[in-house]
Amino acid sequence: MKKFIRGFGYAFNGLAHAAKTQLNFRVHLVAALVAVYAGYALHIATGEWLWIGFCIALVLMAELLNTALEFLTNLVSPEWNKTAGHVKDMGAAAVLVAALFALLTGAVIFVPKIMLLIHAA
Ligand SMILES: Nc1ncnc2c1ncn2[C@@H]1O[C@H](COP(=O)(O)OP(=O)(O)OP(=O)(O)O)[C@@H](O)[C@H]1O
Repeated sequence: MKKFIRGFGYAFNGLAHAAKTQLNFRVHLVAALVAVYAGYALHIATGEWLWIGFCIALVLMAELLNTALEFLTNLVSPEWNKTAGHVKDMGAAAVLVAALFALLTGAVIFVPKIMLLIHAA
């Protein structure tokens, strides 16, 4: 049980380290807070909350894994290396795919509601 709880500590250390050292991770956290605030303000439905939650988790997971991959690559290959470059580029591509999907989902959920508000004003 102690080992299980200690595991949470390590995970929170990872989160804290990413938040402290990675500007991109902080940007994604702010975007997540904006999405949650917009969800409350625009009274989105339960199913829409699930999509927003899924997108937030997907983007943060992609960013954390990309950061871990960057750290590991820098450790294993501090010198310029073609494969190391490909590894980092693919990690960045994973974040891009997740962020584009989140952007599309946010647009599908929020744009019609914002349009309605604009037309009602
Ligand atoms: N050791 C390396 N060998 C070859 N190419 C590399 C190497 N390190 C970085 N690159 C290239 O430079 C790009 C940017 O790498 P960098 O480590 O600066 O990542 P970043 O996304 O700018 O991360 P951060 O700014 O968070 O450290 C990589 O995507 C890769 O194309």
